[in-house]
Amino acid sequence: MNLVQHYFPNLTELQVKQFEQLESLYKDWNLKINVVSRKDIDELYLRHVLHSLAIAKLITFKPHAKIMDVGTGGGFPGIPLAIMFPECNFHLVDSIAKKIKVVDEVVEGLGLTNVKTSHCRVEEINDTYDFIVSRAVAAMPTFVHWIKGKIAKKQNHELKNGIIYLKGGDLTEELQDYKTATIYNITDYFDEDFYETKKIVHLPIKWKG
Ligand SMILES: C[S@@+](CC[C@H](N)C(=O)[O-])C[C@H]1O[C@@H](n2cnc3c(N)ncnc32)[C@H](O)[C@@H]1O
Repeated sequence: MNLVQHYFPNLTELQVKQFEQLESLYKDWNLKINVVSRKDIDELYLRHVLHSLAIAKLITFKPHAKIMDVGTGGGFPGIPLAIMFPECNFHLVDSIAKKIKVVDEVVEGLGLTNVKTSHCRVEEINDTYDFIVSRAVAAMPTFVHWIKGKIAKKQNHELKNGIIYLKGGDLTEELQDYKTATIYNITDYFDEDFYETKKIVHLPIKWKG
């Protein structure tokens, strides 16, 4: 938790409390339904919470922004971002029921009112969002296909509406067809070795209507 406060020193009391609560909520729920690997649960803040919050270093979502987290699993990056941006609306989607069950329990435990969840494949979602965030779900071509038509036309942020994806390693081949993609190194935000190969990919998606 100190890690989060170190990189985000201006959190409100409520946010500090909610970030602290994550540890016990995930530890408890993970015993019942395994959504975070054993190794990762001991490093929850480094590997999941702060990693998710790298997106908050790239962009400050404005109040009322609509953000979908595709393939949220146990709630990453969606839940840390929903704590960080309480005035934004988050839609967390996963095709596996037990994962959404854990997300629902964590959302309730934290008292978050800005998160809705859906147990379905993202292809079934029929709505539009300023940004679609994700981590570790699908390669970019598949992902872009899935979210077609789901990015809002109206731009409210300096960063163009589109996909914000947490990825690792060498992305040259995967992104070769996406000339408008920008890659940000998470090491520019956080010093820990864990982030050495970790990136954020921003891909603006143009609305074709
Ligand atoms: C490797 S996990 C990543 C979970 C989380 N994003 C994280 O980084 O901890 C991938 C998740 O994507 C979900 N998923 C895969 N394809 C999906 C689809 N088409 N629609 C919704 N969820 C999907 C899976 O059920 C799984 O929970």
